[in-house]
Amino acid sequence: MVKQAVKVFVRTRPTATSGSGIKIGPDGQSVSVNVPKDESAGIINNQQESFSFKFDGVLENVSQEEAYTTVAHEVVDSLMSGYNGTIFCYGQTGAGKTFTMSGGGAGYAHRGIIPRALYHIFREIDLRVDKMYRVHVSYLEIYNEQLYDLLGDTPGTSDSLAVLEDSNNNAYVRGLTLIPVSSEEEALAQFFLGEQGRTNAGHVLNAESSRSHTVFTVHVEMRTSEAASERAILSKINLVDLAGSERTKKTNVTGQTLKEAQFINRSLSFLEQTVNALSRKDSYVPFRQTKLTAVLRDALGGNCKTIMVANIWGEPSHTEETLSTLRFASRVRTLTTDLAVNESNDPGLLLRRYERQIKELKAELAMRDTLGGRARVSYDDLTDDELRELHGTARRFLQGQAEPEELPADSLKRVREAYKALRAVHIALKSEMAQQLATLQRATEDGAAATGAQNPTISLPGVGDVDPRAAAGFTVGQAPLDARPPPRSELGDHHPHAHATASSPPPMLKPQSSHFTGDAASTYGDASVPDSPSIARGSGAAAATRLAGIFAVPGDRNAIFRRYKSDVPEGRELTAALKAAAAALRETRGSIKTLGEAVNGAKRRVDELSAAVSQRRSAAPAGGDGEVLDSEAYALVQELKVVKAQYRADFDALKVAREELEPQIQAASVARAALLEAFDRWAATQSDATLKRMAATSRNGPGPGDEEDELDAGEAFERMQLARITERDPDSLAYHAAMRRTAATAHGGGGGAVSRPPAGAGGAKAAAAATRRMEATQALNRAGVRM
Ligand SMILES: Nc1ncnc2c1ncn2[C@@H]1O[C@H](COP(=O)(O)OP(=O)(O)OP(=O)(O)O)[C@@H](O)[C@H]1O
Repeated sequence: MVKQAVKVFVRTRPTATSGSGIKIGPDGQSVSVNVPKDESAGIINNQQESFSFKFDGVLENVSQEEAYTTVAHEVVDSLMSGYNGTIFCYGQTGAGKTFTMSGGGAGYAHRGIIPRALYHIFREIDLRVDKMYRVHVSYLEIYNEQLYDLLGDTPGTSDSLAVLEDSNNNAYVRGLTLIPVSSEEEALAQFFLGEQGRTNAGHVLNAESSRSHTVFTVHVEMRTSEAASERAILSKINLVDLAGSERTKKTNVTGQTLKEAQFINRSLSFLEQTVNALSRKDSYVPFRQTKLTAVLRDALGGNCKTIMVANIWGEPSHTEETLSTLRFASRVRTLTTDLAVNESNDPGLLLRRYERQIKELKAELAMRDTLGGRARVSYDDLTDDELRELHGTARRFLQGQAEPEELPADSLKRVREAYKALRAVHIALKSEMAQQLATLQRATEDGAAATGAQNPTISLPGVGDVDPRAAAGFTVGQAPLDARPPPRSELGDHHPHAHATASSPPPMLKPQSSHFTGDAASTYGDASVPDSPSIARGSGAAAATRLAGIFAVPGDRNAIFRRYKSDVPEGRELTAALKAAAAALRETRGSIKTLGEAVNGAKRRVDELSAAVSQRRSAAPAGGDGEVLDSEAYALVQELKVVKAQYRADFDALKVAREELEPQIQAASVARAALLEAFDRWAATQSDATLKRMAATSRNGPGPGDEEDELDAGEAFERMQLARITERDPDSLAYHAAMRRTAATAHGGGGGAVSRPPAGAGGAKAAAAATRRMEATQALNRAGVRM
């Protein structure tokens, strides 16, 4: 956490009246206010005449662009690096808060901090191609201590909205609509839409007055485009336009307007108390006293980079309000916040990443097995049927009816399972033996020895027939192989398959030739050709063992494999399928490579051109908003447009190609697995002599290339950066387009209209706003105030 002082800038509204009594110091940071002596207090009075304040900057007669650069640029840059920010405008009615935050109605050059921040944010997103961003906007209005969702589908009310704290003690508004936006134009359209809703609630005291506080928030989620993309950095910026305070006595308001003023003054007064408490480092800070302070909690003392703009209106008649604003601003300047990047791990994405890693590792193991000449080893959990088979083998092994080679030893997982099976079967056999002995003892004791000696058969439920030799104490009851599944106690309740249903796939314990070594071939003999081409249970291990002997000569397996692919019809067919899959994959990878290079090249050019355009703009004569470009700059902008369009097209094509890649990788690995499995199956049906002959003739001969090995070439592309670029015009196009869309919505929709109706312009919210406006108008009429 970094301690951060809240910065305060003063902005003056230009005034035609001379003698305002406000002086800006030459350092551009200090303001002094001269208060004329109150004559009514008599000749001798102690009234102070001059008050001086120091701030981080004073903006007098500055353009909107300069105001943005001074006040907001740095906070928005921080936002893009993961830090929260808040900029709030405070000041008396008519001092220029809305002008500063939203802008004047006079057009593009007069747009305020919010539209400029949206431009800035999306330009940064365009430039940072190595990051992926998701942006949402929300627009909250606090009117008469009620919360309104200006972007909600249904009119937001205080009932559905509440200011809460998340697990990191950050304030958030539960129920507030967050609209996803993917471009400056979309974000601006939402902003304008919310403004329409707000406008209905405002402008009642006079043409320039907002009667509510508004908080436009841009929520940014940033991820790196690399594999670690489940780590997201979340940040947001609150752009706050506070309602103006005014003295109710001054305007003689009554009724609804008086009520509004009281709510405004109450919330601003608590804002002041909150700032005072924080400034004094009180143990109790009245954040919860009003909705405004609850919403601004982070901005005033939490994890946030905070900027205050103190708007003042230097008319002599407003000196009291000016002083009050500057005093408050000075106290705000004593505050500090604790700044930290907000990181969050997306559990869903983490899980997906681990699943992907496991899949990749399995694929890698399979590849190693293939390259090492081992038959394919399964690294998956054993199925119920495989476990049952294993337990049968373990039982036969312990009973001396199976060889050690029949127990799997091809992977650590299977070795462990074999040990577990041996232990479980051992325990089960011990208990069966104990039971049997007890039964025999009982039979002897009961005096049944005479009959029992002639016929010692004892039926043990569920175990099977007892070997007659049991009576002589040689062995125990032996169930026929597969006569029953292993009891749950043998499988172990902890095993993932212990509770699987009977609908599991049919058993097929795949032989794993690679772990069988030694003289297994001689044990089974060359003539042990299985009847069936499939490796039947029981004969599978034998076939695998036999093949291990044949494949013992290094390279033989691959040599036979090559012959299988070229000479055996099934092998040819499967190889052709694999080749087709590999070719499609290669082609896609090729286009990804080409498109990736094109995207990177276009990106570099976009960066160069953007820098050149900015340079031209900053070199342009001061005073304008950089709208008038010389011919060279104009040419640069035109080229930038073309390059960006190309960039976007290439990027879209790259995205499509990348989407095609995963299914193609899967298709290729399925084809490869099918080929390898078919080969194993086929090899098991061939005589040793045939296989050895094939190995001998193929060992040095040419063979078709092992395309399947090439499938993993070019894995570098898997890590190719995911660039997310939304093409934006560097000038005002987005702004005007958003304006047009919002206007289309306001006039009943049509093409290009913002899809969602404005919360404030339709339904109950609009009705409530209209009622408020009507009541207020009536109150003002009664008070004789002209609208
Ligand atoms: N710096 C400025 N330059 C030019 N015009 C300004 C400036 N500041 C304010 N104005 C003009 O003053 C008028 C009042 O400004 P604005 O509506 O922004 O005040 P406000 O503080 O938001 O008031 P309220 O609290 O009542 O909403 C507007 O017509 C606006 O265009």
